Amino acid sequence: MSKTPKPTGSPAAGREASAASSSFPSGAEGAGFKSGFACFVGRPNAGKSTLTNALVGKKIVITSSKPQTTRHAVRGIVHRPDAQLVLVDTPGLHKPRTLLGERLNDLVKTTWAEVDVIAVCLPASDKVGPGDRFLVSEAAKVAKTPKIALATKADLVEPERMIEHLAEIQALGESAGIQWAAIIPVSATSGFQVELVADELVKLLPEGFALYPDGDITDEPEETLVAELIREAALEGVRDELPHSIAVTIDEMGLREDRPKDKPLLDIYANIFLERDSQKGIVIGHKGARLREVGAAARRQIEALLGTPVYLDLHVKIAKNWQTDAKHLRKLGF
Ligand SMILES: Nc1nc2c(ncn2[C@@H]2O[C@H](COP(=O)(O)OP(=O)(O)OP(=O)(O)O)[C@@H](O)[C@H]2O)c(=O)[nH]1
Repeated sequence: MSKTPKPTGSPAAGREASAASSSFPSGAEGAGFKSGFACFVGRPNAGKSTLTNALVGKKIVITSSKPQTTRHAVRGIVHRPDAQLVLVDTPGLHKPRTLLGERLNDLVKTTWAEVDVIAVCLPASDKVGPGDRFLVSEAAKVAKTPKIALATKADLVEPERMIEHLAEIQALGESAGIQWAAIIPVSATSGFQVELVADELVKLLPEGFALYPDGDITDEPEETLVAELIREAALEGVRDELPHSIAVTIDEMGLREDRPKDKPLLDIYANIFLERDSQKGIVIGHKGARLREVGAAARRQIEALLGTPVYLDLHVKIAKNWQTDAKHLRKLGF
């Protein structure tokens, strides 16, 4: 991953930083080059992260069969000869029950107001439901931003169901007062129409220079990505109520000194925070067996992402009721 200084923060901040440094000319830009931000929205499990990864072509956003595992507005960057598309992946909008829930919803709305196009993901495997209606009515309030609808997980349904789903999406738009710029069936896992989604998103971007240096795939700090991969590994196969109680922080991350140049080793010291003592057993397992599995799985993913062998040191800690405690939330990066 490139170490070039990059604009950070919100999409707007990225654009300002780009304007200030008169962009990062890649050589391929010319008249008609487009650049801008798009975000995927949709109920939990709608396939937003998987689609982001499919578009970017490398695993940078965690995916999980558990809902609401994406906490950070991680961006993937799609570099094309005609455009640069910056993808913002937001958590699902949901009824807030805790302070963390409220902050996540605020984050979602702030993002929506700043992007160039909103892509609403509606999985074809599920009927359009009250959750989708709530989300689409909220999206309709961001009236100026163009919106496209994606019928995700197209590989899971027969053509008859897809036709019915597309009609439901059309009706959903009409009842919320949204004119979809496009409605596209897509499968992130089979690759069906992934390119078409990129084309349609790019059409809705303004003309402009590239916002990020060529080759960058995300502007998230590596530590954040690493923490997300550890959290993903820790969530694998645990009880349904646990996901909301897990947070991961990185104490230290750096290349070990005195290693031969061709044999680098990245040391990572990380903490897995839980809310209650009773959750420790679930994460650590009998004689630490599960924690070792979590560490091994996370290490494989981190090595694949960063291309460096990794030594991973994991500690499980308790931060009582961190989701409802503002001080803890700040410490854990929310
Ligand atoms: N068959 C099939 N499964 C998919 C597709 N896209 C995503 N999935 C699966 O659906 C589940 C949820 O996908 P995610 O990409 O994590 O969904 P998300 O919308 O980012 O979820 P949250 O982070 O909870 O908001 C995972 O098990 C994916 O493997 C697809 O195109 N086809």
